[in-house]
Amino acid sequence: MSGRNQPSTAPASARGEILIEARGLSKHFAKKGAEPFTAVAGIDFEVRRGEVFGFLGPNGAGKSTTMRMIGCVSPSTGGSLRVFGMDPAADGPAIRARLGVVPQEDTLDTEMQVRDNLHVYGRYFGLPRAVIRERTERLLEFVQLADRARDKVEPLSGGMKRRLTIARSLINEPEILILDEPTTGLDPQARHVVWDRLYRLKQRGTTLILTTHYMDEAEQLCDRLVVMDKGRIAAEGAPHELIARYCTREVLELRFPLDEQDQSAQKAAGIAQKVEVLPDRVLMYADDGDGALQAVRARGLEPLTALVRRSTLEDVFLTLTGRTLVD
Ligand SMILES: Nc1ncnc2c1ncn2[C@@H]1O[C@H](COP(=O)(O)OP(=O)(O)OP(=O)(O)O)[C@@H](O)[C@H]1O
Repeated sequence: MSGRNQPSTAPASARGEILIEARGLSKHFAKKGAEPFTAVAGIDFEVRRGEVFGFLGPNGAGKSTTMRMIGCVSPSTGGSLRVFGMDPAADGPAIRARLGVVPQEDTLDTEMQVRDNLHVYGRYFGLPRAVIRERTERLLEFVQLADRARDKVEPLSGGMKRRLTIARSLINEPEILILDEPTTGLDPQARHVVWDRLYRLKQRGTTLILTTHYMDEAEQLCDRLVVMDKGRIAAEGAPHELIARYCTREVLELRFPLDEQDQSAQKAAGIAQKVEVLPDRVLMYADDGDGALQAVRARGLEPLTALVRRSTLEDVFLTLTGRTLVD
């Protein structure tokens, strides 16, 4: 039996059944009088039951387009995609019934009461009224909006609206929850509350697929992720694996007077495994950041500020693409 050959350290999600499988998946948009624009350029990935799978990348990388293909709202134009073993082109309604979707833009009915937004969604899925009522109560409790159930949506804060959208997406008890940039535009505290709810869902074993350009979000929540750039997958793995594969253990961040940056970086050549000169700072990739800083100073360089930190997914992205993730 193949299952016996699995390494014992593999997380449960790594052994789960494949729920989504993409092979050479592409999306081209026709452009009048021009070559078609390729938003997704032949990507391969799979998502297993119970895992939190992330698409990390900058604006325009093709993350939302991929989500929309999985959500059966935008047909692929090349390659193959199976969701629950079914084809989105032929089995859209059957797939959608088992998915929950939190789109990038809130699509709540702001004139309605909070709970009615869930009721309408429940009816869309053909659920009995008693089931809708029971789930609405439970879900509003879960997203900490029970006390706002009878309020109109409009005056709610951005974070509350996002949580309501998450509650709404769960009304059909989906097997997979798709979240397109669930925390974009929220202030840090509101982001934290949303993360916390997503983390609860993860603990309950809900399969989550999310896109984000926040590396800390991806690092904390995702079991596995792909780094997307310009419609392609640049790397795939668990966050810690990607960091270990593409980066040194630590990064030394140095700030010099801006007109001395390039010259200072040149003087520091050879100290670190790799040096990146950004518009406002110099990054030196070294397993021992403090040692690198000592070596920098030994060469007579005096940075305005120096910070040693561990490598992050942001560094992975920079290493892979030569660009920063969030400008
Ligand atoms: N309907 C469309 N017609 C033409 N081009 C499109 C369409 N939808 C998306 N694109 C283009 O495809 C590319 C990928 O867009 P997509 O929204 O998937 O990126 P993203 O990674 O989700 O970025 P963002 O964080 O901005 O949502 C972009 O250049 C975008 O302008």
